[in-house]
This record gives sequence, C-alpha cells and structure tokens, in this order.
Amino acid sequence: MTDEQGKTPAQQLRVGVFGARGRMGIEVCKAVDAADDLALTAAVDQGDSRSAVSTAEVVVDFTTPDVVMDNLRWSIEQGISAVVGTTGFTEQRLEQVRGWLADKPEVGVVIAPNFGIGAVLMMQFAARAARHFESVEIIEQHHPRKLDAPSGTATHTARQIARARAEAGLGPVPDATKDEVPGARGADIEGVRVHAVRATGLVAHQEVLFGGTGETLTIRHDSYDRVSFMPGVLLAVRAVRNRPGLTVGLDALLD
Ligand SMILES: NC(=O)C1=CN([C@@H]2O[C@H](COP(=O)(O)OP(=O)(O)OC[C@H]3O[C@@H](n4cnc5c(N)ncnc54)[C@H](O)[C@@H]3O)[C@@H](O)[C@H]2O)C=CC1
Ligand SMILES: O=C(O)C1=N[C@H](C(=O)O)C[C@H](O)C1
Repeated sequence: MTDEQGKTPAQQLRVGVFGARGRMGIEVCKAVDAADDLALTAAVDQGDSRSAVSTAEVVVDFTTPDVVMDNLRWSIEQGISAVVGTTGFTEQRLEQVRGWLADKPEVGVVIAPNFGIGAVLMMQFAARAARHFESVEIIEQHHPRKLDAPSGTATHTARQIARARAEAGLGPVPDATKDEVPGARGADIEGVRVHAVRATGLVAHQEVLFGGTGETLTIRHDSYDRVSFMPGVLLAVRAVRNRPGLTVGLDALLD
C-alpha cells in the first residue's frame, strides 16, 4: 500500500513540525513531504494544538526563542526526539535541556545554530584560523524580519573563536577606540566584535574577518535561499533517534 507519492507508510519516519507556517517551517514541510523515507504527520503553528505532534517520532522546531524551550520540554516528555533550528540557546538553556534528557535517556535532541552545510564549514574554518590572527570581527547580514541580533550563527562562531584564541594563549583583540557612539563597534561576544546588518533582499550571510600583520583573511558564507538549510535539517531528522542525549551543532553528524 502506498500514498500519493508512492511512499509505503510503515517504513517512513513520522515527522512533526513546530513553526510550520513560518519561513523555515514551510520549507521543512516541503522537504519532509518530498522525501520518500519521511512522512509529515503534523504541521503545527501558533494557536494549533501540540497534541497533533504526539504520534511523531521526530519533531522539527523552527519557532521563536521565547517558545522553543516549552516545545522542547514537551517533546522530550512525550519521548519524541527533536531537531531544533530556533535560535536563543545560551549555555544555561543547553544545561536545562540536558537535565530534561537525563529523565528520558532514549530521546535524542539536535540543536544547530545553522543547518547550512556551507555555514557549518565556514564556522569550522573560522575556528581553525582563529589562533593565527590577532584581530577578528564578525559581520552577519540578514533579512529585516529577523527577530534576534546578533544571529545564532554569529554568536556560535564568536564563542568558537574565543575558545580557540584562549587555547592559543592570545590576548584581547587590539582596539584603541576611546570615544564611541554606542553600538559603533558592534556587540562584544566573549571578546569578539559582532556587527549585525539587516536589509531587504538579504537571506542569511556571514563574514569572518581576520587580521594579522600585513594581511587579512575573509571567510564568507551566503544562504541565498532557505532550501540551503534543508539537506542539513533532513540529515539531522534521519540521525537524531540514533543519537540519544544532546548534540549541539551539525559537525558531529557531518563527520
Ligand atoms: N538553524 C538554522 O539553520 C536556521 C535557524 N533559523 C531560526 O529559526 C527560527 C525561525 O525562523 P523563521 O522561520 O525565519 O521565522 P518565522 O517568524 O517566519 O517563523 C516562526 C514561526 O513559528 C510560529 N510559532 C510561534 N509560536 C509558536 C508556537 N508556540 N508553536 C508553534 N509555532 C509557533 C510563528 O507563528 C511562525 O510561523 C528563528 O529563530 C531563526 O533564527 C532560521 C533559519 C535557519
Ligand atoms: O533568522 C534567520 O533567517 C536565520 N537564523 C539563524 C541564525 O540566527 O543564525 C541561521 C541563519 O543565519 C538564518
């Protein structure tokens, strides 16, 4: 017995989506629907009952930072593994998720600040370059409907760079600024300056600018279309139930 797409239901992984009517949620629903091995069993947005997701084996969350923790706690309690792209994950939030997972050891959660394969590589390259340059700044550029600044990707990149600098024994980034219009030097994320640009026409873009004596290195990634995130999302959907506990970032899944 097959459905309209020729899928055999018994073999398909049942997937629910939170934030299904959002920019990312719409793409995720399309991608899941188009995959032979996946079945979209629930598409839930604000105001819909979450119970529609309770028969899913994996839930994907692209909502907002203020609701994602509640969705995640509920999913873990239901024993449903989760793939989360929503931003706003501080170390305290990650610790809270680990606490919930301790009571449900069979459940897997993947939280990734960016599911674009190129973006993941950009962050890895930046972390690798960090120890070789005394200066570094991050410039992220996004569509103007984005709620958070700086982006989750930029925050994650800054933290990785800060860790690499500390391990290499690098001191603070040189900066003689004494007189500053507030915000002119960007946000300070663990000692790394991050500048957030918002403009119509942009989707999701990031540059990491390194400076050393007589040279600069720029590592840049551009997402021109939200379909760029889908291979990473589907990779995580297929893998998450085999990775009990919390996985942060897509790096381990790519390896
Ligand atoms: N990790 C990644 O690769 C990516 C992450 N993002 C992040 O994903 C999040 C969503 O981004 P967009 O889709 O652009 O935003 P959006 O605003 O278009 O979509 C969010 C959706 O969540 C819905 N929503 C709000 N409360 C809800 C609730 N309690 N239950 C279910 N749905 C609810 C909203 O109604 C809306 O439809 C943001 O945090 C963004 O930064 C975006 C792109 C890629
Ligand atoms: O809101 C977005 O659009 C994006 N959000 C994520 C982030 O904050 O890093 C990922 C990507 O940059 C797109």
